[in-house]
Amino acid sequence: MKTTGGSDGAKRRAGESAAALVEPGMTVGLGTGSTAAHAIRRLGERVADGLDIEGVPTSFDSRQRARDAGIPLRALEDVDTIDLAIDGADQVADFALVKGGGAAHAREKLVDTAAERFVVVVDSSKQADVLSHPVPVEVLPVAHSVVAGTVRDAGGEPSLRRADRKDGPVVTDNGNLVLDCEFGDIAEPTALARTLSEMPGVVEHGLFVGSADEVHVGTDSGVRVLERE
Ligand SMILES: O=C[C@H](O)[C@H](O)[C@H](O)COP(=O)(O)O
Repeated sequence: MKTTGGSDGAKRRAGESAAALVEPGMTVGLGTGSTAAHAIRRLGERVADGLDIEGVPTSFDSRQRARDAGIPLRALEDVDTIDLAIDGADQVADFALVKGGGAAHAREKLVDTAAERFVVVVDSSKQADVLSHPVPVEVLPVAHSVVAGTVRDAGGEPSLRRADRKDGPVVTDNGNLVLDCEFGDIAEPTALARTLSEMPGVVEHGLFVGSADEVHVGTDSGVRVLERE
């Protein structure tokens, strides 16, 4: 798993703070990444102490972590309600997010958007006034060149994500490729999200606008909770 952002202690505090919101009987969306991993681990401890929940993983990685932690799981296709989703982000500005640093954003968006309550867990290095992080765009493999051109036409600079430990590109859990698209400051995330969604060949992009209800920001000394009004 890639690790970016601030200290592991800050990530742990954010993840554990969100895990404390989970109540008996809930169906819980389990996010991907190094911060959500702390929530999964903590939930596993609570399950061992008798908490009765079911988890819905957002990726191969979160499924493995949840299994290792002993959390009972349900597949996304078998679930019609998700009470609470806990997930990380690569950048947060005013409850808008960039996600997908681990290439899991397509399933994450399904789970996080379907949840009654979506709680974001980050360390304070992820907070910004304006989003500027490159936006991961998952594309059909045959479409990567065409979408790269369309992204350039929309003012972005795409770059095909390469794998660290393999020759060639990163392949997502869905068998697709990822273009990391640099747009500079994203002054209007809603408009950019719509533009990316409308591009033929795009499976899903990592701009999450309007779905986050709370952000738990881990710091070196505690957790700041931001709630959307
Ligand atoms: O695809 C991965 C996800 O969107 C992650 O939630 C995001 O990249 C944040 O990960 P981390 O908590 O490891 O920085």
